[in-house]
Amino acid sequence: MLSPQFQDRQRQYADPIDELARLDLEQEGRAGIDVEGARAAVAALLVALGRDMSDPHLAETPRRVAKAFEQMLTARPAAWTTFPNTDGYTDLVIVKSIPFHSLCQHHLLPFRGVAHIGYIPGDRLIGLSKLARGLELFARDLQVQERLTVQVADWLMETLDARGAGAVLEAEHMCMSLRGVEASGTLTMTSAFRGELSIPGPLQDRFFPK
Ligand SMILES: Nc1nc2c(ncn2[C@@H]2O[C@H](COP(=O)(O)OP(=O)(O)OP(=O)(O)O)[C@@H](O)[C@H]2O)c(=O)[nH]1
Ligand SMILES: [Zn+2]
Repeated sequence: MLSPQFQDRQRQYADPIDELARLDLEQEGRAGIDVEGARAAVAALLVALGRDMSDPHLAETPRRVAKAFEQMLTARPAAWTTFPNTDGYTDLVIVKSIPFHSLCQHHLLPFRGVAHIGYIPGDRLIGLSKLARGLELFARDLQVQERLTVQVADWLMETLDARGAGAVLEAEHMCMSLRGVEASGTLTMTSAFRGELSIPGPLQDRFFPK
């Protein structure tokens, strides 16, 4: 049974939607985001930053920025296809080097990198692409990397009733690269392991880049 937190996000995105529904979604704005409100706020921000709003290059910038945030905060709809584990596969399945990006909750700047996500199946296997889509489900949000990592591992355990699940994320935070400490090129690594993967050892080691 999915926890309410996951049910909410899955309800929003899980059902494959037809083209008509997709168009409605585009017109109405996504995931409860007030695009017009965001546009006005960006315009106010530019004024506060001393910008000349009569510059033709800035005329449409508030709308573009609002749409960009809407896109960065909205996961694409997905179907969570699973298969019966009829071949009795009992080892780890890991999809490595899945690219992702998210937005830092503290500075609203991107952090981006790769994730290594895997599980030990029970009765069901999940479509491999769904590991990347599951990551996107939580990454398209205002996030901290630790929470994102935990959410992915918990989601996999709950969605699949897996025997074990793990997520390792390595990412560069623009708020550390482009401002503040300006430590460009640093990678933050986070990991979350659940179930039979909870104990440190060779199975966990297979998630980490060599
Ligand atoms: N734990 C954690 N911290 C993050 C994440 N993203 C950004 N931060 C940090 O959040 C902290 C916010 O610290 P503050 O001192 O309130 O903000 P700040 O004055 O902008 O800090 P500096 O970045 O050090 O200039 C910074 O240390 C960031 O590096 C994240 O995903 N996880
Ligand atoms: Zn930040």
